[in-house]
Amino acid sequence: MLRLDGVSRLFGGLPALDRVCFDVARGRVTALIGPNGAGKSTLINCITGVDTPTGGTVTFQERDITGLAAHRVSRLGIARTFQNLRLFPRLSVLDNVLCGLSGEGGRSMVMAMLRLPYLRHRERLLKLRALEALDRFGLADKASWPASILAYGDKKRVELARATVGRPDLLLLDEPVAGLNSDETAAVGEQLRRLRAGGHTILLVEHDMELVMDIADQVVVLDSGRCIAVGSPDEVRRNPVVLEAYLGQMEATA
Ligand SMILES: Nc1ncnc2c1ncn2[C@@H]1O[C@H](COP(=O)(O)OP(=O)(O)OP(=O)(O)O)[C@@H](O)[C@H]1O
Repeated sequence: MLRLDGVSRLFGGLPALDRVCFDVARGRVTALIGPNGAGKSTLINCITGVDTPTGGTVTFQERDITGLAAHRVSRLGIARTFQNLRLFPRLSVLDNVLCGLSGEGGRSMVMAMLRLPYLRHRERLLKLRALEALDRFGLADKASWPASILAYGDKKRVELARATVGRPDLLLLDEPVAGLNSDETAAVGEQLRRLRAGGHTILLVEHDMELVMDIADQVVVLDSGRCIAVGSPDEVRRNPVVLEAYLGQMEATA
């Protein structure tokens, strides 16, 4: 579904990504792991049009999307969550989730002012879908709350509800359990398993190895911008090059 072919990104002449190649298969969970500074977020940004690769190509459903603007990438069916939460704090939880359907409103300013019955009906349907998404993440009872007053774990789940409400073809999750306690991590893990069972294609960036090894079909390992391993969780776990990369980081921070 998604193919990265020789994707590079230089910052001031230094490679944050160095000719990265791998495929994300439809209906599977691909996890992207690697030590801090390996280039994971840069890669997600290059896929979603937040950043532009300096080399290589990104192909999504047979279409070259290299360098396409973020709003156009999102219209093609790629949704994401962010490592640092990006909710609108003053909007209600429901309105935050509705933002994930903004491409489906299908109304012009004139149509909105006319308040046509068709539009009112459409708005009701979109609200219903947003409520269903909140319900899937156990948040329907907080739909009218301002997003700012939610606990951190709930905010993470609102991001997931917003990213999934439009049923994107590809879901990119940037550290969905970072900062969560063990109960919250288990709950999000369960929700990710359900998304996977529902046929979602997911590219998951995550440092929580237990979660990655449990949920991923394929693991891609980045180190210093290079892809050093691609394989099943078991293959990657036993790969000496991967162990070396993580050991090297532990020694550097010891
Ligand atoms: N805008 C930028 N300007 C210059 N260097 C950058 C920029 N963004 C990222 N980098 C550098 O690119 C490299 C990869 O960073 P990136 O944030 O993609 O790593 P990461 O694997 O996501 O790390 P972490 O796990 O800590 O989030 C790092 O050396 C970082 O300093």
